[in-house]
Amino acid sequence: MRVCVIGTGYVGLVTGVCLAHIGHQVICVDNNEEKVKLMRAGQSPIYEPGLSELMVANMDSDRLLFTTDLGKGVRESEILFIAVGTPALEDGSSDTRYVEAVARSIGEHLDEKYRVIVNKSTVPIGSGDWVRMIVTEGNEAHQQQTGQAIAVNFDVVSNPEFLREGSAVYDTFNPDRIVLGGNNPQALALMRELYTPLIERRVGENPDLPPVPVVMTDLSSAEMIKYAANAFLATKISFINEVANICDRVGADVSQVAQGIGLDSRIGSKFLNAGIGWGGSCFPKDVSALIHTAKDYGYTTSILNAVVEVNQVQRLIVVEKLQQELKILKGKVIGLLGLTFKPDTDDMRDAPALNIIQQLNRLGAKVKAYDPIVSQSGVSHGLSGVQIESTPAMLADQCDALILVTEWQEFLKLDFPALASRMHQAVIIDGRNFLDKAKLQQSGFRYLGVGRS
Ligand SMILES: NC(=O)C1=CN([C@@H]2O[C@H](COP(=O)(O)OP(=O)(O)OC[C@H]3O[C@@H](n4cnc5c(N)ncnc54)[C@H](O)[C@@H]3O)[C@@H](O)[C@H]2O)C=CC1
Ligand SMILES: O=C(O)[C@H]1O[C@H](OP(=O)(O)OP(=O)(O)OC[C@H]2O[C@@H](n3ccc(=O)[nH]c3=O)[C@H](O)[C@@H]2O)[C@H](O)[C@@H](O)[C@@H]1O
Repeated sequence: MRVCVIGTGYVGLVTGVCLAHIGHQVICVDNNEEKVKLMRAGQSPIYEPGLSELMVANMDSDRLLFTTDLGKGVRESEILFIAVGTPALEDGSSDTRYVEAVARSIGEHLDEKYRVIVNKSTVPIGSGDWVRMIVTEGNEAHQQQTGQAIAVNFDVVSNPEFLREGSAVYDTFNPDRIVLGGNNPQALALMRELYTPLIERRVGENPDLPPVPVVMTDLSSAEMIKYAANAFLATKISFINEVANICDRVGADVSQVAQGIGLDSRIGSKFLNAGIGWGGSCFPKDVSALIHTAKDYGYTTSILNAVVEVNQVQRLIVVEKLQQELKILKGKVIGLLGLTFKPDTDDMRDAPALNIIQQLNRLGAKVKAYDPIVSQSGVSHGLSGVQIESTPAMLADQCDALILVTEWQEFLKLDFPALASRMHQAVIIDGRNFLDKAKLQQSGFRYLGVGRS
């Protein structure tokens, strides 16, 4: 099938590359010329394991091309994905201006051929009908300008995305479910056909499993599924963090508690890692957007408000622990192991590290950091108040304490005795309960985790 994906970020690029890989003809459109130039040269503008190789292979097979020309993408495709960003506005609501701009441009380029316009971006409930309206407006404006009368024929489908950064390619090929929301069976049937190789597990790593469940809903329910899924996962993390804070006080170990409750199949063991809380480009903005939507309808989201509040406190829990340990932070040198909001990504959007750096600076500490991706990239990522070091050893030099912020696998293999010997004081706060406490203690570190002290 002929597909156009508009927006080549974490979602759009992965979607475009993976759809090409399962045999579709894909045009990826982005209005950022630099990005398009980079992708045409076979380079991925984002760090995502396995993505570059897959991208180049599908470009070489002529199934994937990149352009800034949205008109070309619309004219030459039957399915048009909108995959642009929907960041949070000041008031917590979703900024849909990029979706609006794309929907209007699609409208300007539509002809009589039938198209399915797919909302892949996470958009507020009700956006399906709104996109239909904007596309129609764009088309009418174009008709007025050109004097041409075109009978456009399209449907809008909501197809929320559930991939995680750092395992985006794996998640796309091995989805837990595919959600398709829409009013017209013809559009939903086309979408199901598009995803057939994934549904039948022809490309995933578990070919023997039953087909991937496809959840067919109305537009609003599909949009709500996306918000409810992210809000539930954020709730699960805030819940275990609250339990961790109680564990700290009563002397229990949250890792053992998580194991004990996670084995109950009604609870499940995933997303029970306590630490410095959730961040990234989606949980914070999506939980805020859902709270905002509820507010628009006069409803107060007591649970979700608490989920956010717990997370705000949790981000700074490592600084509190440092204060208890070192007493005064003014004039101290603190080293952060990791900066990104999770491992295997270069994404710094709403990373807890940003709050930790700010708070440490406010308390008069000097902050250094080493991150496997950020340290190598040479890009500032908008960071300030932190000195980026190029090796863990350089990070440890003269430090009064280390804080593990991101659980990169390579941190498990660090030479901790060597690091301890370079530090003023060998204190480590494990913000992700990731390191081997006994090994750290043997290496001469005073070790403090979250909920397992
Ligand atoms: N990042 C993630 O892991 C996930 C994101 N989502 C949702 O997917 C959507 C996209 O998110 P990301 O991929 O992270 O965003 P992103 O910010 O990484 O990428 C958006 C891309 O859209 C391009 N763009 C903006 N306006 C455009 C226009 N008028 N024409 C063409 N291209 C345009 C930008 O240049 C950029 O390359 C958001 O709604 C997000 O909530 C959903 C699931 C996972
Ligand atoms: O809508 C989105 O953008 C995506 O948001 C999350 O994916 P992502 O943000 O990439 O990463 P996660 O692995 O979910 O982690 C999110 C945050 O929660 C934190 N986390 C996660 C799990 C856990 O047990 N504890 C915990 O603190 C991570 O450190 C990270 O800061 C969801 O997992 C995806 O399903 C969804 O598509």
